Amino acid sequence: MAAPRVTMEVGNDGVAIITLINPPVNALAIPIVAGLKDKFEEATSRDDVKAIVLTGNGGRFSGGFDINVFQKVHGAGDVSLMPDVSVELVVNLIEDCKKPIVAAVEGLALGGGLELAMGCHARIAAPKTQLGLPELTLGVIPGTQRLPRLVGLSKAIEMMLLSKSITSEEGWKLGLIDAVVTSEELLKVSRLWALDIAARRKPWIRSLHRTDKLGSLSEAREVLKLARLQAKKTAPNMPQHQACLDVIEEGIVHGGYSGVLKEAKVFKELVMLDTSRGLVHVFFAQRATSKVPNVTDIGLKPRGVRKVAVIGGGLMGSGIATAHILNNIYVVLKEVNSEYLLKGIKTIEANVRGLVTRGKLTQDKANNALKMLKGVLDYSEFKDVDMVIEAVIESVPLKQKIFSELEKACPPHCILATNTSTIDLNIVGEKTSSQDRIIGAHFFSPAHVMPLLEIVRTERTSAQVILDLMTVGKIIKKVPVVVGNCTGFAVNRAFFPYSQSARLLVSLGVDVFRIDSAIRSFGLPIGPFQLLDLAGYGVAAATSKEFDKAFPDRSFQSPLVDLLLKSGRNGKANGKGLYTYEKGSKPKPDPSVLPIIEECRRLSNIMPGGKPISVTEKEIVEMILFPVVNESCRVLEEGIVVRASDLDVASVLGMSFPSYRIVTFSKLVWRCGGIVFWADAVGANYVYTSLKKWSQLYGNFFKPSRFLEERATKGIPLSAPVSSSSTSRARL
Ligand SMILES: C[C@H](O)CC(=O)SCCNC(=O)CCNC(=O)[C@H](O)C(C)(C)COP(=O)(O)OP(=O)(O)OC[C@H]1O[C@@H](n2cnc3c(N)ncnc32)[C@H](O)[C@@H]1OP(=O)(O)O
Repeated sequence: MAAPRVTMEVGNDGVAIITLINPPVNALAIPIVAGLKDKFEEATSRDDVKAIVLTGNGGRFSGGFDINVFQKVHGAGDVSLMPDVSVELVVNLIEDCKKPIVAAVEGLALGGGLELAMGCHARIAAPKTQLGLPELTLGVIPGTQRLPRLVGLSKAIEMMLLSKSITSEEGWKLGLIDAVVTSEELLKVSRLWALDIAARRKPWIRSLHRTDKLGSLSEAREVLKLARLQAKKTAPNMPQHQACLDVIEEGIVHGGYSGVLKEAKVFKELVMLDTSRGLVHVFFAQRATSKVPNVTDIGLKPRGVRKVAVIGGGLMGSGIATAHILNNIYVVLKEVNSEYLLKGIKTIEANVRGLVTRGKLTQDKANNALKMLKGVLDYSEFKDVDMVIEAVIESVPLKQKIFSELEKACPPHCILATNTSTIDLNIVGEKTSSQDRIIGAHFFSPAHVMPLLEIVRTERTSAQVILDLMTVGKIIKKVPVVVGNCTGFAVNRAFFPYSQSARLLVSLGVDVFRIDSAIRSFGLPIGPFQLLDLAGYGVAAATSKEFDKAFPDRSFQSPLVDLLLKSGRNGKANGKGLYTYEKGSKPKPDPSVLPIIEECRRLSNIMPGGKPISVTEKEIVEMILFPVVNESCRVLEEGIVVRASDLDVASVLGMSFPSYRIVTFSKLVWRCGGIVFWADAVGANYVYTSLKKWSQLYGNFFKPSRFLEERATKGIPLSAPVSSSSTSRARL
C-alpha cells in the first residue's frame, strides 16, 4: 500500500485542491497531519492561489485522527507522540488562513475529520455523508467548540455524548453543511464557493468566532447542567463525558479559543487514562474479528441472503426474526401451532414497537419492517429460503428431527443454522448429509438488541457458509465472532464458571446480594444472581447439566437452583426469585429467600469449620472472575477462538464485560477492555497464584489450567498468540 500523503493541485481558476490520501478512510496519520501543514503553508504563500478546497480521496473525506497513534501513545506511555492538530493546524493554518478554504466532504467526516471541515470557511457535502464526533467512544474528547457554534448547544451535546452521527442532509438543515450537491458536482461547486468567498459574494465565516447559536449564558448553563446529570446516569464511570461538558463550558464562558486550549490539555490527560486504553483496544479487537484465516482471505465472495426462515417464535426466535426484518431481510417464522405462532408474531411486533417508543425507529420504518414478516405452520415457504435459523428448545432429538426435515425442505444452497447455546453442532447435524452447511448462529438475548453474533463452525462447515453468515451478521448490525465447536462454544464456555463461582461463594457463606453488588461495582450491569433470576431457573438447571457433563473435573454442583425451583420460585418470569419484582421499580433483594440459602449451605457443607469465610469486595470479584479467566485460557489453548482479542470482544458484547471502566476498590485501579485484556492488566501470575491458593483451600474448581500456569511462570501475556505446536486441539 502506498504511503499516506497529501497532494495539492492548483487549477487555472486559482483554486488549490488539497487532497488527503490514506485509504481506506483517510485517517489523519502523522504524515497526513504534517502534509496538511505543508500544503496549507504553501497554498497560503503562493500568489497564484486565490482560494483552497480541502477534500479526501476515494469518496471518503476522513475517518478522523489515526487511532493507531493512540495505541503507540499507550504502548510507549508517551503523550508527546500526539501531534498538535487543534491549534497549529485547525486554528492557525486553516481557520485563520488569509485565503478562504472550503471543505468538499463525501462519504464520511468523523472525529478529527469533521473538525478539519468545521475549521474551513464553508462545507459542501455529497448526499448521505456521515458526520459525527465519536471520540468519547475512544475515551477522549472531540473538538468541542465549533459544533455547538454551528448546530446549537443541545444538538451538539447530543451528537458528542451519544457519539451519534448525522447525515449531510440533516447537517444542512442544522447549519453544519452549507450545501448538499451530487458527488459528481462536489468539487466544481466547492471551487466556485471558495472563489465566491474570496470575492466576498459569500460570507467568510470562522466557526470558532460565532456565538449566535449558543444562546445566553444562563440558558447554556441550564443545558449543560441537564447534560451533566444525564451523563452521570448513563456513563457514571467514564471521565471523558464530564470533561467534554467542562471544556464546552470553558469556551462559552471565556471564548472559543480559550476552549480550544483547554480541550488540547484535557485531551492529553484523557488519552493516557486506562479508559482510553480499554476502549481503543476494543476498537481494534472488534475490527480484527472480520479477519478469519482460510475464510476471509481466500478470495470468496459473500452470496446474498434475502429470505430467512426462523424456526421457533419464543424469546430467542422472535428476537432473531426482529433483527432481520429491521434490516430489510424477509423472514418466514415457523411455529408448531397457530397459538404459538400468534404469540411469536405479537412478540416481534412488540419488539419493533418498543424501538419506536424509545425513539430508535420511525413509525414508517417500523411498518416497513413488519411487512417483511410472514408466519407459517409448515415448510412450504422454505423452498426458496437462503438461510434457516433454528431456535427451538435445547432438545437434541427435536433439533435432529428438524435438521433432517430441513435438508428435504430447503434448497441445496441454503445455510442451516442453529441458535443452540450449548449443544455440539456435530450432534445437531448427525442425521443429515449436509454437514458442510451446518453452522451455529448464537445470538444473545434480547437478540434484536445485543450486538454479538457468535458464529460456530465445525471442522466440516464450509468457508463459504461461514463468510455468508458473517456478512448477514454485519447487515443485521451485529459483530460476528467466528469460534470453534465445543460445549458452550467460546462465550458460554468461558463464562460457565461465572455463575458457578458465585454459587460456590454462597455455599462458603458469602451473602448473595453482596456478591451481586460487588460485581456491579466492578462494572457489569447486573450481578450473577440477578442474571440467574433473569434467565430463569429452568434454563440455569439445563445449562449447568451440560457443563457438569462436559467438564466434570471442575464443575461445582450447587443445590441452590433446585432448592429455589422446589420452593416455587422461577426468577423474574414468575415474579419470585432471589429478588422481588414490582412494576415500575427496581428489583429488590427478597429476605424471605434466606432460609433457602441456609439450606443450600447446609447441603453443600463446604464452609471451613462450618463458619462463613470472610472476604473483601475485591476478593469476591476475583474469586468470581479469575475462574472465568482460567476457562478462557483453555478456550485459547484449544483454539476455540482465532485470537485472544476475539474473546475480549465477545465478553464485552455478549456478557457486557466492561470495556472501558476504571474500577477502584481500596485505591486499586483495574483496566478493563475485555476478559483477557483485563487479566493481562491484572497480571497472569497474580491470577495464577490466587487460583492456586483457592484450589488448595476450596478444591478443584479453582485449579489453574496448564495454559495459565505456563504463561504465568514464563511471564508471557495471556493475549500472546498461541503457537500451533502448543495448541492441543486446534478447532479453527
Ligand atoms: C483529535 C481527534 O478529535 C481524535 C479523533 O479523531 S479520534 C478518531 C475518531 N474517529 C472515529 O472514531 C472513527 C473510527 N472509525 C469508524 O468508526 C469506522 O472505521 C468507519 C465508520 C470510519 C468505517 O467503518 P467501516 O467502513 O465499517 O470500516 P472499518 O472496518 O471499521 O474500518 C476500515 C479500516 O479502517 C481502519 N480505521 C477506521 N477508522 C480509523 C481511524 N480513525 N484511525 C485508524 N484506522 C481507522 C479500521 O481499523 C479498519 O482497518 P483494517 O481494515 O485494517 O481492520
